Amino acid sequence: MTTAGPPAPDAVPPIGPPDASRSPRYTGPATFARLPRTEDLPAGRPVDVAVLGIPFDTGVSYRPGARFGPAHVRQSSRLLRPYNPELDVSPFGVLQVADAGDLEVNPFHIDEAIAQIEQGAAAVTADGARLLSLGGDHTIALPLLRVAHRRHGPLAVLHFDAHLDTWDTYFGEPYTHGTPFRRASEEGLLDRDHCLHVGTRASLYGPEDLPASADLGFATLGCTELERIGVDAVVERMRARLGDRPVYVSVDIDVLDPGFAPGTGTPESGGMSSRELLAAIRGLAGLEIVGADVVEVAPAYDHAEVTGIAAAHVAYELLSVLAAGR
Ligand SMILES: N=C(N)NCCCC(=O)O
Ligand SMILES: [Zn+2]
Ligand SMILES: [Zn+2]
Repeated sequence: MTTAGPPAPDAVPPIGPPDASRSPRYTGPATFARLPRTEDLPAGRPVDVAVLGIPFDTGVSYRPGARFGPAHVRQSSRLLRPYNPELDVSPFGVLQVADAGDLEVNPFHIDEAIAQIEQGAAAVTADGARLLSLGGDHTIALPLLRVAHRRHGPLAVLHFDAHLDTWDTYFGEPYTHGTPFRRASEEGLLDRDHCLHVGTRASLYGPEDLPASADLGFATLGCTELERIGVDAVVERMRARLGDRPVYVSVDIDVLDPGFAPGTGTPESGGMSSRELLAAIRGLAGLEIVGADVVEVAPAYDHAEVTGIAAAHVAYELLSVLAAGR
């Protein structure tokens, strides 16, 4: 954050979205939640949280299309209102949130794209802004974790996903959307006693996948267990695992059941409801969240913005949790 503690009484209030009772929501540029673009803020105005699009999907193993995720989530975010009653917070009134646009990354060369994402994310956060990134496939988590680690040290990663994403290689390739958290663990970016997968389910390659993921630092709270214990107990387990560490939250939208999020590249049956996911995220209020992403929205498989709206609400809850921590 660029500013610490509650805003001083004479502090300049953040610039939020236009008043939707005067400016119809379906007008104007599709920035996230109709927020200002970073370049449209008054010169020198610090940004607390930058919403950054990362349209990259060259790392996918199945259906492509997540490169169109950022534009879709922005379009699906027009109906968000300024006040979040569940957390009693107005995220755009407490924090200066702004849309930093899209990074331009090489769609033909994964290694170069990862380097470009790392540089781009570092530039956007250079003045202390935190990042809420909109993917893009899950490959992008690796460079984002590198950037967060450089500033905050080893990270407690909270990973909402149907998949482990701790596999080793695909076709011999180490940088894919199924491998970012193995690479992050190998690179020493993770606090291995404090990472957690939530929402895991579906078929694996073999019985060794789960213990291998545990060796890399991840406890697992899968959908079967989640159904058994309920979301309040899930929140307790999450908070116990994350502790007081710097937390990075990575939300693969396929953690939701395909009924709640059909627009994604590797859908798996038996997932979380959007109500459960939003409640779980709200349960993070008070933790030290240093960065977050929402990935794997692939609009070509979406209907009526169902997935886009779910992702926009996930992003809004993440911003609300950041704001509630102020
Ligand atoms: N990160 C996502 N969404 N999916 C990873 C699935 C990798 C696989 O095909 O095994
Ligand atoms: Zn996934
Ligand atoms: Zn994933």
